[in-house]
Amino acid sequence: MEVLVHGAGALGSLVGGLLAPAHDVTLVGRNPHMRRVREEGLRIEGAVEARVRPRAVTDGRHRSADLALVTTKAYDTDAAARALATGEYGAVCSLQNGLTEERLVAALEPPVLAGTASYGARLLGPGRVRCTGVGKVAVGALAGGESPLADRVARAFDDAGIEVGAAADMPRRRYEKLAVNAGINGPSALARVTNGEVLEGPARGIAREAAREVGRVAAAAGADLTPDEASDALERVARDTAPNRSSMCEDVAAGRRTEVEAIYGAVLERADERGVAVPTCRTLGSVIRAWEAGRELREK
Ligand SMILES: NC(=O)C1=CN([C@@H]2O[C@H](COP(=O)(O)OP(=O)(O)OC[C@H]3O[C@@H](n4cnc5c(N)ncnc54)[C@H](OP(=O)(O)O)[C@@H]3O)[C@@H](O)[C@H]2O)C=CC1
Ligand SMILES: CC(C)(CO)C(=O)C(=O)O
Repeated sequence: MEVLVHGAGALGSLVGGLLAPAHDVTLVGRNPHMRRVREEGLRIEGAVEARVRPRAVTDGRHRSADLALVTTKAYDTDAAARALATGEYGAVCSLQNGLTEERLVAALEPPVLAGTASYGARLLGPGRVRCTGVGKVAVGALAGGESPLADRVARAFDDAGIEVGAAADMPRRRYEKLAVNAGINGPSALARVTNGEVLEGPARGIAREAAREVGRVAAAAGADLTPDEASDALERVARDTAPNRSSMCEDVAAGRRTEVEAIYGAVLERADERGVAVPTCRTLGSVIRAWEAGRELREK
């Protein structure tokens, strides 16, 4: 399969690199990373060790592939969509955190699949990515149900040795992941604690309530996820990733922009549309947004 990975930072380089031995992969990213991959190949280190040679470019416009994977940060989704709209793709699939697929649907003609990836990835430097945790990929129709296209994409991941499921319940999975991110990311970023410390410390109640609120929004949206299930998912992921710091915690600690809009913004938008009260997510989102506003002022 021809696969283009738009946004080859940490996750995109890892997933693209893992796909490369079995497929014709093009990474779209930034220099000097792309230049090094072109000249010397991509080294995958850590939980998976490999050296692969995907194509590596910096301009994602006017390209074509059977599948485009979107792995930019969520706030770059619209720009990614604009670049992808100039090319030709059989399908587009996001592996990002937060609810970004609707933005891709709004801007693109090819079918957009929903995806989740529980791999951990960190870019070490030009041409080098660390796999910090072997995970799973799920891919399926955005509205749920069987999808021959998702089956084909899942087979392509499977051919490359990536554990994958073609999932008929992506609406539920997307909300479950959103609940986990809403429960862990804000509290961990504000308290500067690990995922495990969110669960074990004084922020536990806030984290559980944020996840439960997302469960209520999911139920109102017909996504087959209850508040209890959302809270259980949060506890499970926080336990499984206990020593890790969430992406939002890392971003805030490094003074970087966060994915607050794709996580808390997405919850609030959907909650307001359906008249669901989400006071905990609203508070967490507001405080992270306040931090972002301060960050932008400091950058000027
Ligand atoms: N890292 C991980 O372990 C996991 C990440 N995720 C999710 O995956 C997404 C990506 O995360 P991550 O890989 O960590 O983020 P990174 O910032 O490492 O990767 C995104 C990359 O895309 C590049 N990029 C953005 N726009 C373009 C463009 N138009 N052309 C070329 N390159 C572009 C960015 O460059 P620049 O920064 O210069 O703009 C950056 O290098 C996020 O939504 C994250 O939450 C999900 C699971 C695990
Ligand atoms: C699941 C979790 C919370 C793992 O750290 C994550 O997705 C993130 O950090 O953004």
